[in-house]
Amino acid sequence: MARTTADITVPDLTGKLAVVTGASDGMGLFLAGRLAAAGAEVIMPVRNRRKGETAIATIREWHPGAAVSLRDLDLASLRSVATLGAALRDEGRPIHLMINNAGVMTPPTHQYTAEGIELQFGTNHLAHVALVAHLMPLLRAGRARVTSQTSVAANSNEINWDDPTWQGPYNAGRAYSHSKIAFGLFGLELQRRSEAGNWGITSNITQPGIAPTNLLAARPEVGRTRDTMSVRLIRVLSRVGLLGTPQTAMLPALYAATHPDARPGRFYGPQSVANMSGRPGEQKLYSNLRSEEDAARMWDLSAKLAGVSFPA
Ligand SMILES: NC(=O)c1ccc[n+]([C@@H]2O[C@H](COP(=O)([O-])OP(=O)(O)OC[C@H]3O[C@@H](n4cnc5c(N)ncnc54)[C@H](O)[C@@H]3O)[C@@H](O)[C@H]2O)c1
Repeated sequence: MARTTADITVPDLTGKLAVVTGASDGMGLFLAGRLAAAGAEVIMPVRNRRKGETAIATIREWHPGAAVSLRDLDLASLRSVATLGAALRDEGRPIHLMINNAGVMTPPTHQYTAEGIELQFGTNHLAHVALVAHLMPLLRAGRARVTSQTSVAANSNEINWDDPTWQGPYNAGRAYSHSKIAFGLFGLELQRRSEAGNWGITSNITQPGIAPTNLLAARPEVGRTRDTMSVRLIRVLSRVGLLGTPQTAMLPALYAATHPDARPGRFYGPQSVANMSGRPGEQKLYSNLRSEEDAARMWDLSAKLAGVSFPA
């Protein structure tokens, strides 16, 4: 079957400063590459410098002269997030665009961040909440658009209000959904708070469909050494054009972060759940993301757990 290729036009981003998390691999690498190709200067905070250097070399091969640079960040440590925040505040440059893209999915064992918080909730959600809080003066100065990557997994399971950091009984799939519901609620609440408090930033959320990336693949560093049957199936479906690739799956985030038609407080994804065309569009909010009461509750809880505060 022929793959339908779809793409979007990215406006000229000359003079804009962007921050993209998780840009050493998968969708983040393509996101950073496309922003740089449009003229943005892109800061890529990475956990693994060696992989980061390779990513930079790849982007420069695609787009010679791309203005991309690395910073150190381990999202599994709130101290590391605070250190990056302080370093960027010291640099003092307004940020115009931020894509909260990094993530982990279903580690093979119950793992925790440096602060003892379940790894997926800590990495996918709390660390990004903290990063946004630490960067708030720069985001406000740049009247930034903040785009946060959730998942189709936010459409199943529910928030574990009884044990949000998963100290008790654990299910990795439920914890992944929990992290992505929490993060989706955060991205929507960020828009509401910014609007109410005149912070001058906007926020929207995205889901990329499904694409074979390291997120799903065998990853020895987290103790998984073989692709599961379902991962092999995803690879095959992607190859024949029935699921996305990293290049197409990142399009909703690219659209939400840059396109003049993308609106604050909205949810963008591929036009079909299977990401057959890869063309992004606005999506109906998953029921898990609709409650403003849940969003406000998660906001307060997350700020407390992350030890950060936001403007009034
Ligand atoms: N691939 C899919 O099918 C799919 C589906 C739904 C949602 N998503 C979401 O899309 C986003 C991008 O995922 P991807 O598929 O490109 O995966 P990926 O594994 O290729 O990339 C994830 C990135 O996050 C970074 N990261 C993970 N833990 C980190 C840490 N502790 N500190 C710093 N960086 C860290 C990784 O180094 C990597 O660069 C994730 O948020 C993921 O949850 C992916």
